[in-house]
Amino acid sequence: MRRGRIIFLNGTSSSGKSAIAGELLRILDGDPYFHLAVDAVGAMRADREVAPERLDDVLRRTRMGYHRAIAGMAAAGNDLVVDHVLSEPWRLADCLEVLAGADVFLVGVHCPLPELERRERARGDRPRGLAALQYGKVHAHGVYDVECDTGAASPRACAELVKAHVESAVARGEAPTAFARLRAAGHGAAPEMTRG
Ligand SMILES: Nc1ncnc2c1ncn2[C@@H]1O[C@H](COP(=O)(O)OP(=O)(O)OP(=O)(O)O)[C@@H](O)[C@H]1O
Repeated sequence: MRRGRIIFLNGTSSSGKSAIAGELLRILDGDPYFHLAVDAVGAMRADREVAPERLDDVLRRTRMGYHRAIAGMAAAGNDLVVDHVLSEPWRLADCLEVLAGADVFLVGVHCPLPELERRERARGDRPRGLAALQYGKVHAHGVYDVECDTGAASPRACAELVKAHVESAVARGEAPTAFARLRAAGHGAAPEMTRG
């Protein structure tokens, strides 16, 4: 069975990942892609209070489950756009391990902080300051297959850029390289990073 292709969008909250994913699903050719968002998996959890001492564990298992859901969907041959926030090193390390062997195009979704804060205020459905908290962390690994700046380009323009990159790599028979470069640079999982 063919493995599905994964277009992996990484950026802070309000950077425009969902908007780009929506455009990608409209414009990508071939069999229909799925948009698998970390928020969508979080929203499946029962809506009830979690004891403070349990919260880290519950959130970590949610994200580990999300990474494995990505791997499972791709292993069954589905092409995916995934929408994640790599704000802790273990999240990237776990993805590098769980998605070994998959074709992952890692996309950096950038946006200047003042514009992120403006969007956060305008949308009102995210905690104030969330994007600022994530800002210095999500791109710390610094390696991508393709990058876009949503402060300067529309979701459609960013999606067109990503599509062009993926299609030209596929046409040349070239696999994406960012995940391989990150593994080579030592960003893969240390045993204690995936525990729990
Ligand atoms: N390129 C853009 N230019 C201007 N506004 C944008 C752009 N992309 C997204 N926005 C706006 O920014 C807000 C956040 O966008 P979106 O929901 O796509 O971000 P996100 O990265 O998925 O956020 P989160 O991780 O919090 O779900 C929305 O109101 C959206 O309309």
